[in-house]
Amino acid sequence: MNSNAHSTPGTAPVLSSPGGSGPPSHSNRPGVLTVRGLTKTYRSGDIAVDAVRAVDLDLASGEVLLVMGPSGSGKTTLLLMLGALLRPSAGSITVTTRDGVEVDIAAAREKELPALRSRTFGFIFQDYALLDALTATENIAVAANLAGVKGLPARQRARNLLDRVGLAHRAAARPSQMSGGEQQRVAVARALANDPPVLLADEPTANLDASRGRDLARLLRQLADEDRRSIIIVSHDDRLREIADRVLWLEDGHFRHLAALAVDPVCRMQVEPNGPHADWGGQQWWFCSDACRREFLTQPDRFAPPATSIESVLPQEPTSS
Ligand SMILES: Nc1ncnc2c1ncn2[C@@H]1O[C@H](COP(=O)(O)OP(=O)(O)OP(=O)(O)O)[C@@H](O)[C@H]1O
Repeated sequence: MNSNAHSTPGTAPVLSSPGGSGPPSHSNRPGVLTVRGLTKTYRSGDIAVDAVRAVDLDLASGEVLLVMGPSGSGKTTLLLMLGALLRPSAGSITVTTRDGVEVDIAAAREKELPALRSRTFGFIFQDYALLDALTATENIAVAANLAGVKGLPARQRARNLLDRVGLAHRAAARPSQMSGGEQQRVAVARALANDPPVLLADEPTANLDASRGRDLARLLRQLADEDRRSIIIVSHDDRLREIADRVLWLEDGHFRHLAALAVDPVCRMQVEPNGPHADWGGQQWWFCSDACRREFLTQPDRFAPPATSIESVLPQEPTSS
């Protein structure tokens, strides 16, 4: 558990302002990523979808930022643009690369992007995206090769990284011989092969059970704390809030100012306090569905505490293009 986190287990962390107007939890640390007016409009014939609208964001060194939001709110689009995998329609993304150089990747030429990605980002995907023809070591060594490290040094780096994620004993295993949790750890090790200042993770725990999801979350926190790596996680997974320094809520393509949020005490989902609810123990409880409400009422003390947590959100005006 991160001592700097705004949250405590079981309660909602403060949903923070994305940019300079709120107090980022690592405001005393140097910035590694600055996003201004980031916009993506998908066009197909006469149809235009504004997936991300004029988003501003500052990320500090060593900070873990969790971006949550409903399906279709633009989370993956945002992450792909931040990682230079998708061209923005407008806006700037200024990153400090591994070599300490500041670059606006939104303005970079297409042919510069692979090198920029390699010097800046490590990617972690929901489905691990490992090559099954290769062993764990080889999967990581290939990523090191792409970052310019070849031969024995690449294999050595791969072994060190496997050791770092607690999988030295699985070095010769192929992905299909490993559990989901092990595969995701290999994927994390691979994401570190180019020693990136920023890790970008898209639903990294979606295919993991509760215990393995928590282990993975702890590992990410450790990487941020020990290496001062910055991590942006896009997820629906409430467990990740425990390791995040900030949680931002993306809706309709922009960071939304929510007056209040609650946590359903049964399923632990974040819910707006305007649906099914119940009074018990001198307070009001909010649920994602009538089913959760019914389950709660069969045995309320089983679910409390930590109870519903309604947290104010720092002022942030929604922006739209
Ligand atoms: N390639 C594309 N072409 C056209 N529209 C797209 C494309 N990719 C995404 N969209 C649209 O952009 C919006 C944002 O999609 P995005 O995948 O970024 O959302 P998301 O928050 O990641 O969703 P989920 O949580 O379901 O993964 C949605 O309306 C989606 O339909």
